[in-house]
Amino acid sequence: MSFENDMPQAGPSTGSGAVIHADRLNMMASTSGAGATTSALPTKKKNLSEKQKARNKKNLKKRKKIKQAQKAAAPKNKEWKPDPVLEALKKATAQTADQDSESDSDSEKEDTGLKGKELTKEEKDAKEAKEQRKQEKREKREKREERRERRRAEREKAAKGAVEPAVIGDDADVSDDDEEDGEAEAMDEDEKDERDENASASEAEGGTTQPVESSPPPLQAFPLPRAAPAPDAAVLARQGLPKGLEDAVFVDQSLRIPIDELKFQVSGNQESQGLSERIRKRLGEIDVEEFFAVQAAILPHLLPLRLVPLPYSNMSDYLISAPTGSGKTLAYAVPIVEILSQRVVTRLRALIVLPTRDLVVQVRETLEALAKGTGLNIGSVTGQHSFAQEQHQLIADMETPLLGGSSKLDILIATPGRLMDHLASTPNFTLQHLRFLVIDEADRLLNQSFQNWLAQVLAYTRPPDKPIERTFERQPYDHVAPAWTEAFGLIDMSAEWNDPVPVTCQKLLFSATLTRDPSKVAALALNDPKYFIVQSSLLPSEPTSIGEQFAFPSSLTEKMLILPAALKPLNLIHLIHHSDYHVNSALVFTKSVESALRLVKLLEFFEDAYVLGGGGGKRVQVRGYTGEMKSGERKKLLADFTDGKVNLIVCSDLIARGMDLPSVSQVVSYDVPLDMRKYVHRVGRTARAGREGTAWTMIEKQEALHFKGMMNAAGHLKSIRKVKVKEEDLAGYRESYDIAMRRLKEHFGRDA
Ligand SMILES: Nc1ncnc2c1ncn2[C@@H]1O[C@H](COP(=O)(O)OP(=O)(O)OP(=O)(O)O)[C@@H](O)[C@H]1O
Repeated sequence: MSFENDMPQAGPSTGSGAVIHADRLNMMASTSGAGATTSALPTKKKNLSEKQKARNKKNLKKRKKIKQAQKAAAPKNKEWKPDPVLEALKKATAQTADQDSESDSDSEKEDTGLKGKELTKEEKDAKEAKEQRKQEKREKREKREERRERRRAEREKAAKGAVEPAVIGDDADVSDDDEEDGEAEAMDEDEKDERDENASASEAEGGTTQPVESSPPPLQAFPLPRAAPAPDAAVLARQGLPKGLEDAVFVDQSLRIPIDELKFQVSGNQESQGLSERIRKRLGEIDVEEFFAVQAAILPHLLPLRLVPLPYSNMSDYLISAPTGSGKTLAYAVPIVEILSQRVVTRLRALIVLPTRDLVVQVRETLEALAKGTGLNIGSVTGQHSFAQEQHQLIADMETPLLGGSSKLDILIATPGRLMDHLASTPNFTLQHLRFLVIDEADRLLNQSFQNWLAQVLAYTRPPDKPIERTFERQPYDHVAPAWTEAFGLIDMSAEWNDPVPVTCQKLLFSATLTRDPSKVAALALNDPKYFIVQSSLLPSEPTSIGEQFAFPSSLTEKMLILPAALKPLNLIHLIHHSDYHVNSALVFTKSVESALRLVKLLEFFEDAYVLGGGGGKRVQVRGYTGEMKSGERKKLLADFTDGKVNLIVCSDLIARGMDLPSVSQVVSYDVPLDMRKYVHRVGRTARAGREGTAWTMIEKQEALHFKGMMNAAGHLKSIRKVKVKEEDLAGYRESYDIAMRRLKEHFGRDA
């Protein structure tokens, strides 16, 4: 049952839904005896002009159409939600309109004033003025309607053939731009008026102007990656970071001490002592005549340490932060060789952990050079050789179970992964005799959570809390470290007057970028740590003692090129070939191995075309350096680079840490380093051991903000000079570059 059946029809159908609906309402109201409020409706409708009615009808049609279109566009899924971007845009448009209306309403507010009751006359005037404005607008609208009607009639006359009136209306709706514009304008004005009224009404109520659709907040800029601020001292203390880190000793980078003048005090001895004759000779053989700052600062603390510590002696751990190439390796290698060379029997007394195989090889070479003639056995485990080969190198007797182990080595240099494998699977491999545990490139190693290596290695340096259940007996020649005797049940220390035997292992941590992460430092279980920071005397020496340190070699020059990505290869070519820059003994860093290999090919093709095409000069030799290369190949490449047979090595960050190639005079970051540490370690491949060096960073325009922000945060932006290469300076390379690019496409196309 519907109203249409029950209710009498009110007059002839006009075909206008809105009017019929209003009439029905009226009839319903009168039958149900509704009061004056509802009966006012038809009266209002009757007052509407014919034009107005037609316009309303048209608006209604239009709204219906929009609704239908929206329905059609919406996905059939019930959970459909409006597109947030479209909604935001809609709101933004509404906001602009609101702003207009707000400014109107502001002026209105001034007019209507809310300026107190004494202004009632002014208010009246303002109202009248407003009414007048409205009246003018209405008149204008009517005139516009008339004009439109006239135009439509003319068009109809001109049109030939019979056309249905309804279709005319539809066509007019869709295609008559003029009319639509006019209508839209008129509607806008209506809406604006309405909004003006709303705004002034809400203001008059004393509230702030709240448009129906609140404007969306402006879009936030995408946040740039940035390092967390250095933790507060109180936070560090709560997290268990020992106080020693706050009382760091700052050492000026320029400090130098001739080898013969280095003196240190051995406890219980009145006279200060110098280095042994033998080690001085060895140092002379590797061209070390004076100690650099990090060595001069730390050696007087480490050299007095004894092979077997005296009871109750202070067993501090040491943390050393010093710039790249400042000589950290010798800072631990010299004392280890000096102290261990006093040993009588071989035990594993020094373990040096490094993040990569290449570094292990490099450090082993330094130690072997220093230990010549001492009888110390030095070995390494990196996974480069078979596990059995390594075991054979490590352990003298793997058959007889021995509580004190059976080491063939005095000093072991290892990567963490392989070290863990041997701790787990090599019989008689023990760390109980360790006197020094060195963690070089400490920040990188602390970031490697591989098998939780750090916690495990530290656990192997300490006797377990619970007694170990032995399944075999001690052999006559089996030597157990004193701190382990209780754990093995060899002595009973439970009596009240017995002090536990201390562990003799001291930890030495080295890095150019020592970690700021308190939890990582806490994981080291440091014992009374001493913290040394080597940096330029120009840098502040107080609050930076907490948090990450970025110190740079003072002989380093840094430059940056901000350029479009497409011009990077040409700019690199310019740096290589232009006599002002002469980048010809350089490491070039890319973001990945793939980009490194592509760049190598491009430069090779370019050199072919340029040199053959009469570009002049010697062909620049470029090679890639990747982790997939066999160690022999790598060694050969590095040797060729040192001999000048190779001019540029292109690589990813693989080589960036610790590698010591004295012949690197320039470093080019072809792809921008993503964080400050990477930057420090990359640029640190040049300007080593006090030599001059230049670091170039190529920054794509869209990366400039991030890069500069990163440098600024580290207080380093001012040290980098901006260089601009003019487009015309690159013109001479264009032809050869185009040839190289064509060949590159062919090359990779063929490979693909
Ligand atoms: N006192 C010295 N006199 C002359 N050369 C030195 C001295 N100390 C170190 N060197 C040389 O300086 C170079 C850099 O030393 P080393 O590799 O130990 O630096 P590093 O501080 O460990 O750098 P990185 O942080 O990059 O690993 C090496 O070639 C080394 O032989």
